[in-house]
Amino acid sequence: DLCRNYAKARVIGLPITVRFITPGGPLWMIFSPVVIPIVAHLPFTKSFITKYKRGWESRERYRPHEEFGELFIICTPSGNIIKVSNFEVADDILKRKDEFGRDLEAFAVLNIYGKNLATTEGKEWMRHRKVAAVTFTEKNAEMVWHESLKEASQMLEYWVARAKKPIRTLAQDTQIFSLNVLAAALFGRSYPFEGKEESEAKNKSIGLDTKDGAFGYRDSIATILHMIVPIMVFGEKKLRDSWWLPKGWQKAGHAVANFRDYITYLINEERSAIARGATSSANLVTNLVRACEEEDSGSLRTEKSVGSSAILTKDEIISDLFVFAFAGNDTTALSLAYILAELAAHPAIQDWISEEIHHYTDTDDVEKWDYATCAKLKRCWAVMYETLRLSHPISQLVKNTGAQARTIRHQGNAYVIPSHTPVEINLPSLSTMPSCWSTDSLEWNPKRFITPASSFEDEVLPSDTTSEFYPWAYSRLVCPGKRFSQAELVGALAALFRDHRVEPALEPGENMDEACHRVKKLSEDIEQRLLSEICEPHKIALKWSRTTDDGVRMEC
Ligand code: HEM
Repeated sequence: DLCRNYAKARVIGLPITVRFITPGGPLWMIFSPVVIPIVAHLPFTKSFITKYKRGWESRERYRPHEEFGELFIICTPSGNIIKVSNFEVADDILKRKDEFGRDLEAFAVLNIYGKNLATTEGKEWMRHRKVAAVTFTEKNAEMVWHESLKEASQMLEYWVARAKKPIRTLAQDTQIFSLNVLAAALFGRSYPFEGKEESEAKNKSIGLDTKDGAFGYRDSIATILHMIVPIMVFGEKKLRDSWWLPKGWQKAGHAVANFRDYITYLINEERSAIARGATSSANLVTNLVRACEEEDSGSLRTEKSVGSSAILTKDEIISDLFVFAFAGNDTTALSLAYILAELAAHPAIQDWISEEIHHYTDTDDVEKWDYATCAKLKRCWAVMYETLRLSHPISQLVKNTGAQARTIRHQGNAYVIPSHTPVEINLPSLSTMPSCWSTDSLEWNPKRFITPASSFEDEVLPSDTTSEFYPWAYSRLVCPGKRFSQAELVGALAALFRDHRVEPALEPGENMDEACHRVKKLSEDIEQRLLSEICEPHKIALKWSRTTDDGVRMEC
């Protein structure tokens, strides 16, 4: 197969690099986290790891394109993949939506509950998209802002209370933070932040039935996200019924059923509220159900009803809500982990954003910070932009030529890309190319996004979408959760850094500069699991402290 694919790649005429293992194959997705650490202990394997450890695009950033060119082909046993790191070509591909459609195979993993917004195309996708557009409202973003402030304050309290013992649970804690914000936005239910160890211990001591309500939801969705590949490979029923599979895998099968039951219950509740003419608090479930009901004046579409109606079936609603939970949880949790690790390595930037947060907030009571504050915190936005520029959780915008060959033009040449070929727009390369981002493009420096001025009000921040920077994609494909994630991340930064600072815990014999350098390296060493994430977050040990009014750190 590799030889056949190589022959096909040669016909295209772009530079080729060969991989003997398909990077996105399900088996490599499952086994590479086990194989790579073993191989890493063997001599002469650096080049193997550079190429085969998943997420090489995020780790290597623009460098592979410097070696092979702005467009090149990765030839693998299961097919060829075109990598793109040129703004004009990327824009052309994104604009030719009907020619370069979704790579449905790459997204099939999200079909646990059936097809949804992320796994459909054409008219079917437009039906989902239309409903999603009215589901994510500015009101919802406002609620996310308030919830994020509350959750981040509680997370901070938890971290500060444990300040004597460095925090090594950055990745788990940002997951819990993000799950709780999602629970509020999806279901309108607010839960206190509890660190992983505390919540497990408490559940055990009070014998909490984790199938109940929010904790059931929270545990179910966390389990599903963690086990999504085995769920895709074996399916819900097999996982549940196969006694010979590991316990964790069986649990994943039950989690899929729990989430479905919980959402079905909420949909039914909302439908009866609508039937009674009752209003309910606006959240993603109620918005979505109401959007469908309005389209259909009173009844959900059934599996049998066909036609070009914009409404969704109950199963499609469940599947869309799952995708919102999937797309909305890890993306923001991973981004927040990147942000906090980078900030820990850059104390001066913490002071820089803190000044701004103080300027716009006159009390430390986060409940009093209105939603309008979010847009004013330009330096916090710059921190978010800069982190996504260097470490993006999605990393590749994956398209596919579909049923026909398509032509791509680059530097006066035309390249015919065969049918059914994935074409990947390489965000980590586009957002670090020195030709666009200058020679310090691999440095994390949020100030690059701010044009300084004599007052905070006059500082200028570029829009979240330009022709050279689009972390939330753009036009028809723009992320529907863009405002949601912005309110969540900026809210977290505001609550955490107004009066507190974070620093790396020192390893024996290390000074603070060395520790910052080590944490910076760790935070930018990325591995792709389902999304791109910090490879070894447990190695990042952090300490939080409160500052006095004049910015001096106090021991907690
Ligand atoms: C830092 C956080 C986030 C980033 C950087 C981000 C980025 C993106 C990008 C680049 C896409 C387009 C992917 C593609 O075309 O291949 C996308 C799609 C999507 N995002 Fe986000 N996202 C974030 C957070 C969220 C949140 C919080 C939600 C929901 C609560 C969400 C829901 C979605 C959904 C449902 C899609 C698929 C849309 C469609 O297929 O039409 N995202 N996101």
